[in-house]
Amino acid sequence: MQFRRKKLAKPVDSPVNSPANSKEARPELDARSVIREARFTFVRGLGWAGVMSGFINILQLTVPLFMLQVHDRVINSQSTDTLLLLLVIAVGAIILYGILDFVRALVFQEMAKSLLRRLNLPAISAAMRVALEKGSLHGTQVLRDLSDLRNFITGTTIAAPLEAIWSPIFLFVMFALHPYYGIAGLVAVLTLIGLSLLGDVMVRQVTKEGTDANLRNIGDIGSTVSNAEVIEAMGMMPALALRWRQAQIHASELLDVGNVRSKGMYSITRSARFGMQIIVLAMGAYLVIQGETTPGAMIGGTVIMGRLLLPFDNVTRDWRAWVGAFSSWKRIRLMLEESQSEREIKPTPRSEGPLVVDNLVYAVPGSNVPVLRGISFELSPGDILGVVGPSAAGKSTLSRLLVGTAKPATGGVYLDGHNAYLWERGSFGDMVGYLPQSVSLLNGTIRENISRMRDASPRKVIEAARAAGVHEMIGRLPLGYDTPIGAGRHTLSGGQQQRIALARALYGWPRLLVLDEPNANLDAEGEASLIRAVRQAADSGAMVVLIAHRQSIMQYANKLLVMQDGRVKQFGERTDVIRNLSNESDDIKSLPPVKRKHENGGAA
Ligand SMILES: Nc1ncnc2c1ncn2[C@@H]1O[C@H](COP(=O)(O)OP(=O)(O)OP(=O)(O)O)[C@@H](O)[C@H]1O
Repeated sequence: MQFRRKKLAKPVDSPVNSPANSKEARPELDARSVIREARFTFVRGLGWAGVMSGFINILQLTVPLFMLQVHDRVINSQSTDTLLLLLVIAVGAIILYGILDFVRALVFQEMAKSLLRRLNLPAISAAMRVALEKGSLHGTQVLRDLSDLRNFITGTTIAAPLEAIWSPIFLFVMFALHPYYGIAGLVAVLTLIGLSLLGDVMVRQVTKEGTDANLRNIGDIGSTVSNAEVIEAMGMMPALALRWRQAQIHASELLDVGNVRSKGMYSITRSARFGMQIIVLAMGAYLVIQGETTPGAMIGGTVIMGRLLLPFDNVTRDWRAWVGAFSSWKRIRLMLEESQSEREIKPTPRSEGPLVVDNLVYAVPGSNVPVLRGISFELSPGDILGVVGPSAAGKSTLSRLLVGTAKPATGGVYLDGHNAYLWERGSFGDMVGYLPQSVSLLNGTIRENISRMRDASPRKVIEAARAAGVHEMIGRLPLGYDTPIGAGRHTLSGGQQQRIALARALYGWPRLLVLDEPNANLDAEGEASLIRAVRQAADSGAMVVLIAHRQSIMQYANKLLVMQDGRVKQFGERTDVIRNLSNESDDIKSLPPVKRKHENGGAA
């Protein structure tokens, strides 16, 4: 239980047993056990809160019983001592009620906290995997769902059904007052349950459809907003607004139908409750006239009836919140199940061995047409591989498979004999540097971006920046390494961003460096730095894979892989490949002559 804010711990650079590699920071847990644990936490929390609700319900009888006793005992006996005693007992019971109500709220809060602690990392990690396959917006919904679930559990709506299940206590007291009260209470409860079920049938489906349509719409708008510059520059806004409007109208119509039905059912339920309270009061008056019960019992019975029916009233009112929470949980659960990670959980030590790509086949999920059709080749430490081929030959797809972000259909990528896709991501990432075709820097400072968002030593960051040839450029920025960069910030030019991303790829001297179009935005100076970095990495024993349309840097490769239609057209020593293909391909003919003799004897 916590009343004060805690200070956040900073993440630190990670040797294998550092906090960044601790169990909590490693989200690759088995989805089934995460779901099981989350369910257990939820059920256990509800169990505790349910037991407390029982006591709270009993204590809610304080007011009607006090009224009954004052009316029947104190007024008749005129005894102030009895009144005082009853008052003391009632005040004690009310204080206890307040305490239990507060403790129940804390139980809900603890439950939300522990649920989120279990779900947060696995859900976000699952969202990342889904984003890799289906695009980033499919992933972000899970964050909203987690937040909605938390708000639901810590809000006021969750308690109503827990109180409703204790209605037998009130019914028992009503039967004790008079069997007619009991029967009236039972009929009233069954009527309200019937109305609640009817409300569920009328509201659930349409609310779900409306919420799904709304989420799709928010996703569409989100993806468009990230392209705001293009939209603004080419005046695409009116056309987009028209599309959104249609989708928005459809979603709000569905949500409105659900809302109107829900409100309508709530009004009916409420009226039914008040109506039944009046009937019970009238019935009580009749019983008093007949001498079958006392006026105190009449008043007490009416108040108890109100208490008995209130939770059912609230259940009908809050039903949409329950439907929403269940939908959120279902989406989180499905995402966890769908993206069940087959990857290893334990870190694997750094590899020093070769890279073997063995009969690698890849098809985009949901498609039968392979993008890569049986790629095989091998690299040794110190090799620089140039990958060339026409557009859509599968070069970038190959780079994604090399760094283990896409799953092979058959075959595989093996680093020192170990499957790159299955490798635990933290330790794999420590050995790999990746510069994707479209550079994406994260929100943070230049220092944080280069150090891969760790709290790294300045020496290592500067080392990577120097290797990428950006140290001086960073030094000229007003805040140097502390300059904030990231999505939507126009602090850096395209070439500068590419070079910072290169420094991030070089950070920690990876064993495998995969650079997809690394010179696309570079000027002559930038390209010279890139070449220096690639050679330095290879000289230190790294294997470098270079994908580039601008062939100038290919002269530094000692091996060449020529791809076409997802297949290997040629692979081998650079000079051999050029000789074999010199009559066939303009691409290859345009390759510049070999510039260096590689240490491992590759290039001649
Ligand atoms: N996620 C995806 N969904 C659908 N198709 C895909 C996906 N990823 C790759 N492809 C398809 O795979 C083929 C190869 O794409 P890839 O980006 O690997 O080519 P490339 O050789 O890198 O091309 P370029 O030189 O133009 O960058 C293309 O036909 C592309 O449409």
